[in-house]
Amino acid sequence: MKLNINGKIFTDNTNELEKDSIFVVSKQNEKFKDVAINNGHEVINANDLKKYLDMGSIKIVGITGTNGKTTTAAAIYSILLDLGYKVALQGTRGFFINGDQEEEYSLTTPVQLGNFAHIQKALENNCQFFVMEVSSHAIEQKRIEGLDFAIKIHTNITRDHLDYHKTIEEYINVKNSFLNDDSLKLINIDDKVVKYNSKNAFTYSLDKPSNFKVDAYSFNQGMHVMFSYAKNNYAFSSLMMGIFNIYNLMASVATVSLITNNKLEDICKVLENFGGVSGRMEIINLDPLIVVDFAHTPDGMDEVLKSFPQKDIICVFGAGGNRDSLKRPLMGKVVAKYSKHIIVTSDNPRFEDPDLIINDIISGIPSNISYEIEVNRKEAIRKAIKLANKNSVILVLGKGDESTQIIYDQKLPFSDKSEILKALKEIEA
Ligand SMILES: CC(=O)N[C@H]1[C@@H](OP(=O)(O)OP(=O)(O)OC[C@H]2O[C@@H](n3ccc(=O)[nH]c3=O)[C@H](O)[C@@H]2O)O[C@H](CO)[C@@H](O)[C@@H]1O[C@H](C)C(=O)N[C@@H](C)C(=O)N[C@H](CCC(=O)O)C(=O)O
Ligand SMILES: Nc1ncnc2c1ncn2[C@@H]1O[C@H](COP(=O)(O)OP(=O)(O)OP(=O)(O)O)[C@@H](O)[C@H]1O
Ligand SMILES: N[C@H](CCC[C@H](N)C(=O)O)C(=O)O
Ligand SMILES: [Mg+2]
Repeated sequence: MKLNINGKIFTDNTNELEKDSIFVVSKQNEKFKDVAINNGHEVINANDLKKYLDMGSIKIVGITGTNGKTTTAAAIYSILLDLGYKVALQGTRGFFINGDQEEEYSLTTPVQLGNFAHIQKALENNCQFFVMEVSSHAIEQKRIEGLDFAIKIHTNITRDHLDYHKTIEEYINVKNSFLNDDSLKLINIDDKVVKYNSKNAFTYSLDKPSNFKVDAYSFNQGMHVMFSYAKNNYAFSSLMMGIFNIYNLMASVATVSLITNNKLEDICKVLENFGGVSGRMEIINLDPLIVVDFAHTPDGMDEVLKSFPQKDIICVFGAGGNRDSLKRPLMGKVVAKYSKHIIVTSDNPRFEDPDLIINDIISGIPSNISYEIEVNRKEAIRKAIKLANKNSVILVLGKGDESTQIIYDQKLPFSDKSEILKALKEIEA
């Protein structure tokens, strides 16, 4: 891609080199560096970009972890906006500045030049904060090279993207490598595998002792949370559900407290305006209760499935093609643990055979547990709604607020929410 900084053209692709443009070498393109040199172009690395782009005093907030990045980032963005700051947000749902969506989703964490292009846009809009999700791919591919983080937040490390990182140990090492410097950081100390440099580290938790310690919580029309920090007690409420969201919201409150001079009481107050992220524990219908959620890892699914203990769960889910295939039986196993009825369907098959993806999933469902297979996601949603009764909750998992279904290299329009609403209309008609 190309980036124009004060008239100088930077690119990370030799195919885009033009007169006087500067080649920004990265881990992904260093194999093409000589092409740039042999054509007389200056070659720099992402760290050098700061000599051309004055980053001013913008504070970059980085959130990494297997799950919770988008939710926590969105909560921090919401709190900072409501406290009157100018803020940019970059992540799985796209690029946003001061409440407006600037770009659709491309990568959860863009490549180096993509990050600098967004920071440049944020600076042009006088943003004081740049909140960004940091994916494991981004850490491994050094896409965040050149960025100085004002704070680094860790949500949790379980398993994802093992198709890319190959082993859980490597995945954990990659995630932990983001936390090994002496930056200000906020760590979920309840996480079993996190390793971090304790210099400038603050912690948050529900169970173990920590700086931001959740002492009590209750769920009644949303959540009510009591926590302590520096020997003082505080409280926040939210309409969001799920114990995992207590972690996300505690992390967001603690982060804003650590990077601003705002009082914790004021931060907790404005948090109540945050209604959550579309496609994450999003209630689509009340009777029957139908919830759409983005959970697509065994741990994320476990967190959602255990949030409805009083309900008979009808779970509709699949697994992405060309992603970690070893998680698929674990997904089947965790759904079987909590659900009264299971409909295994397609997610984004990409270049894989949807039936074979489904076979991988059902191989983890214990033989004594009944399930249904419906490869067509639209039909699977309809079947679930026809099965539902007052005690049911239909959980449609894995795609969240995605607006397409990826089949081969085609992104076909598809949204769980609109399919649910269409099915409800047809069935009620
Ligand atoms: C699997 C993966 O991460 N692939 C990334 C990787 O692809 P690649 O190495 O094949 O890229 P490439 O096409 O060979 O190009 C590599 C570099 O060489 C340069 N190049 C290329 C050809 C040439 O002749 N000259 C040249 O200079 C390119 O401009 C580029 O800078 O490097 C590319 C450029 O840096 C990324 O765009 C690409 O992300 C692809 C599009 C992707 O889909 N990645 C997904 C898996 C991803 O990153 N997902 C994460 C996590 C999602 C989540 O959990 O939320 C994300 O952050 O979105
Ligand atoms: N703190 C958490 N711990 C475990 N599961 C969570 C947590 N927060 C959210 N989840 C579950 O994981 C799903 C994904 O949440 P979210 O989109 O915030 O994570 P993410 O880290 O951005 O994911 P991705 O890397 O796929 O973009 C949610 O829909 C929910 O089911
Ligand atoms: N429904 C998506 C969720 C994963 C999205 C993102 N985490 C990625 O890995 O690209 C899939 O499994 O295809
Ligand atoms: Mg995300």
